[in-house]
Amino acid sequence: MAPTLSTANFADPAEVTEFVVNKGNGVKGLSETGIKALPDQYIQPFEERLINKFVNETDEAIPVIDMSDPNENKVAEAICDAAEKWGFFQVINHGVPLDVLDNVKAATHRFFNLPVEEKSRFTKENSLTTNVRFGTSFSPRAEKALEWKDYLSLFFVSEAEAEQFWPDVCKNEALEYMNKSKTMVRKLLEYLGKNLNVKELDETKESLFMGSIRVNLNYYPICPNPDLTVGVGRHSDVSSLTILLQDQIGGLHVRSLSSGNWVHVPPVPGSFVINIGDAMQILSNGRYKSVEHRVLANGSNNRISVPIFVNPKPESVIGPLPEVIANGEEPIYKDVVYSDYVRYFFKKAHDGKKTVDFAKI
Ligand SMILES: COc1cc(/C=C/C(=O)SCCNC(=O)CCNC(=O)[C@H](O)C(C)(C)COP(=O)(O)OP(=O)(O)OC[C@H]2O[C@@H](n3cnc4c(N)ncnc43)[C@H](O)[C@@H]2OP(=O)(O)O)ccc1O
Ligand SMILES: O=C(O)CCC(=O)C(=O)O
Ligand SMILES: [Fe+2]
Repeated sequence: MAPTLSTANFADPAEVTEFVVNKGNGVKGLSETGIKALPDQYIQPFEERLINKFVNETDEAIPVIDMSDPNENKVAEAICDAAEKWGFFQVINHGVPLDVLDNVKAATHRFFNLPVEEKSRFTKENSLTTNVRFGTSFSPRAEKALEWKDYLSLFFVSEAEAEQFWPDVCKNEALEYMNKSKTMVRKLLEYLGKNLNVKELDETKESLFMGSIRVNLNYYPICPNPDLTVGVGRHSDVSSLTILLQDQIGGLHVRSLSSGNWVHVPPVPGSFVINIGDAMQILSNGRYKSVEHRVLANGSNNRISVPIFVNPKPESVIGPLPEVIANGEEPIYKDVVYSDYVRYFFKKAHDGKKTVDFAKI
């Protein structure tokens, strides 16, 4: 049975860490004890809290692009333009069946509603594979302040491996979601590639842009003092592209490249939020932007999101594409092994756009 306020002393930081991180209760477990005040280690420094005056709710918005528009050139142009100016956009009529999205959202709730003993089978310490990991915050050992989020991270190796190791309550839905999204992902990559003079998404390019896939299930439970903490702190993704399914609650904010304001990404039913990741920024020599984003904690609703991180293969060497620098453009990034880049990302707390410095010349 989950401890209540009378059995656990959540004023003691060590007990909170033990309960949330080590025992696998996560922040969902903490939230469900009915805790009334945010434990100290979740209090973010003042400058990391998203205070309303920095948030532009009115005249700036990331583009919403209808992928079913018969004028394909117009769609491709809108996508490439958004990738350069925003690093973020939403797509509607993308061809992924809506029941696949509903099913993976239901599966996400099913996983997080499992008893702690079940979820704990997938913690770093207990998981039978490093490809399946249930955790909390981002990188608890590296963080001065923790983040109000639990996650299940599923790195795809093969259908057989997933069948054997992914949790039963969500594996079919997560696989279906990943597989049914691939046609849209290829289309997006084709459009983005053409604009970089990449003639076709052949086997080599496909492996470079989408050689590995990770699906995360994110759970942001109700938070007692949402203004003092964050769901996810400022970061950019290390993927080539991220395809994000969010529910109707909202809370994702993106840093506008033109104004520096934080702009809310309003939930649009049936849509995906797409963002450029660091790998694509590096491959495009900075033409496409991997942009800072963050998630607010919520005082009255639980929220879920399901990102698909489309990545190079871990062993791929990434650097500015030959097609991009063929015209004499100076490379601003060096070649790096992608898994070294990702390890560097996971080794430290979220720190906005700093990860990409790892690859700067
Ligand atoms: C969790 O909150 C998040 C997550 C994110 C994620 C944003 C992304 O863009 S994810 C896409 C990343 N790309 C890939 O995963 C594809 C390439 N993968 C690889 O190269 C490898 O799988 C690897 C990630 C480098 C892991 O290799 P492995 O040899 O198995 O190394 P490990 O020892 O298992 O891990 C090294 C180190 O990283 C931490 N870590 C690994 N996986 C995860 C994960 N899924 N989530 C969180 N942390 C992870 C792990 O803890 C290890 O550190 P230790 O200190 O524990 O040893 C964005 C925002 C978020 O809030
Ligand atoms: O939950 C969200 O809306 C975004 C999560 C995110 O940025 C991530 O998992 O990398
Ligand atoms: Fe992200």
